[in-house]
Amino acid sequence: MSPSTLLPSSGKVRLGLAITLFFVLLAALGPLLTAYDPQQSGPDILQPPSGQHWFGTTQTGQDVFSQFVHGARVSLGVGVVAGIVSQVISVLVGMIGGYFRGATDELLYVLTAVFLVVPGMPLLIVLTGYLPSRGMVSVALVIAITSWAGSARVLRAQTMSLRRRDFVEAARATGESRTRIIFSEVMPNALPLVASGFLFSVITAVLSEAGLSFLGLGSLTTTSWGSMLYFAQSAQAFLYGAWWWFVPPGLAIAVVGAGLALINFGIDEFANPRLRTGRSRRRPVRRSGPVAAALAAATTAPEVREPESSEPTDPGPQVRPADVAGDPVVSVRDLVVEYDTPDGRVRAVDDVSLTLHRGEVLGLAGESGSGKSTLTNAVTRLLRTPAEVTAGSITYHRRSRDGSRREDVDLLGLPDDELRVLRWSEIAIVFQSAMNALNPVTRVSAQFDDVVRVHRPTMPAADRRALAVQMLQKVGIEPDRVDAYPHELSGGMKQRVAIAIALVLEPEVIVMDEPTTALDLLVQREVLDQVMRLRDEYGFAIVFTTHDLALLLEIADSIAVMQTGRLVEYGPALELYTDARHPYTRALLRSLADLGALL
Ligand SMILES: Nc1ncnc2c1ncn2[C@@H]1O[C@H](COP(=O)(O)OP(=O)(O)OP(=O)(O)O)[C@@H](O)[C@H]1O
Repeated sequence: MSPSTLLPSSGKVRLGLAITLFFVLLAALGPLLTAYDPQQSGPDILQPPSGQHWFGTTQTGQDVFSQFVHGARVSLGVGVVAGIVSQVISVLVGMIGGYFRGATDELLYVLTAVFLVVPGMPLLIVLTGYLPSRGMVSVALVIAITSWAGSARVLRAQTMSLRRRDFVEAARATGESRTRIIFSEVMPNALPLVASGFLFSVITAVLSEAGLSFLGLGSLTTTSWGSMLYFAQSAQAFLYGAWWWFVPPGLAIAVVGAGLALINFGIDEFANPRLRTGRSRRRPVRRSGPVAAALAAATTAPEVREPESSEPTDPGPQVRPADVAGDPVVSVRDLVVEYDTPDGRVRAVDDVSLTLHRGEVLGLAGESGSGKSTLTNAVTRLLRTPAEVTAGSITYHRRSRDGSRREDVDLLGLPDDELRVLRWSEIAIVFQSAMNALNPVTRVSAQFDDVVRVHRPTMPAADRRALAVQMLQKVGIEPDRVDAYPHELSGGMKQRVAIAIALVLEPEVIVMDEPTTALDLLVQREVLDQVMRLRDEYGFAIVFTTHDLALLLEIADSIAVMQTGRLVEYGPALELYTDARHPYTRALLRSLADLGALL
């Protein structure tokens, strides 16, 4: 990368960086340019700027330039120390509260609110008044303690939004610890806010230090820009016309503040597009692949007599026996999931029974809100409050690799530690859109690592990397992409990476929630072909959720159609296509035929 590409394109930001760099250099090197001690009095009293005293002298003959450059060190030092401490407090309070929620959040929220409502400057004055010693570090700490709350509030809101994103769900599902999720998944995505909060804290601290010193509450034995202003004001420099005494520190405070604010503009411009959650989901897709053609050759599109709304009666669930070879791997029995909402209980999954067999592709279709995600989230145990499983069971039929040992695992009753082990190594997940499911700020290799480290803690780093490369190759991605960031990959590639990560521990079951909806038709086709090839190679079963019934007719062995939480039709895909029995399924098929999606 050439240096020019590292420079921000915005003129405002460049100016901000130049100003900040200038003052940092001034603080670092300025004292080397002057032979005068900033505190040392001299015979030249209240002299205007000259070759000898570049910024003139004070009432006691001290060199103003020397005070200015030494003061820069102190003022900026206080700013940076206070900024760091304040941001550490903000990050801890904001992110822990925003991620953990519950009582911890309430406590931290009240604490933040208290610091927000108490006016900052009076609190600062009171606290400084009680300091045993007024060294600059103590002043910086007091400034930090009074200035963290605003930033903590913003970080809490951001964390609450990030914790719902798919890549955080994915990290939870893979078994990463909560601390790790906060600091390696959520925090890197909130870094622009942390950086901008830091700069804001530095500005506040520089101004607060100046304010405190100007009021005589700072460390008056240390030269800072604030103490220069204090002494200039007490010596009535303004009345004497000694502008050179108060203009440099006053101007410097204003210019440093402006410089940091300009950099903050840049952070906003850089961060906001990246923090957006990606493209809109749910593009309508028309398909006419080989299986659809084969189906079309076998029969014409079914004759649908009436649209669903005018069907007089609901015949109830239409269930036909499965037509697959493998033995059951997941059984859902009489499952009921409800959401407790302010308007009453919503029954999102209503008495559903399904059986997924080894190696089977089970398609879950139905309109938006029909309960598909609630059902799959129940299987993967990713339901969150206010969702509650009120009846039924979900059993995972575990089988050792050689088939010699078998065990039924009650998924709903599984303790958290066992669930963490089972999830991903036996039941993995490909989330709705890889745009969201991959952490945008970590490399592909690290995202593989996150999964493998949890489940294979003893595997050496080199082997983990080799495994990541191997899995990428399996999904048709060049090995050198292992170090890419998600934004360097196309949508199809990202989805392949998500699939490769789901496959890395060779699970028995993969739950795919609309894995290809955001992809265009050709890419979708390639990704699906790849998934089917991998299914043949590894023999895992798939639960494939989509609105797209035509797509399911192509790839699924069995299809379950859901409507308002109920399973209305369930059986082998071909039978469902040729002989749909429920009016809702027939309406769906007819709408596909009308669109020409079924040949
Ligand atoms: N957090 C929630 N609080 C209350 N009700 C919810 C919540 N999440 C889902 N629901 C309700 O549960 C029902 C099923 O929703 P679900 O998301 O499972 O459907 P879906 O078929 O997966 O929809 P989509 O295809 O849009 O994802 C809907 O009526 C929905 O309004």
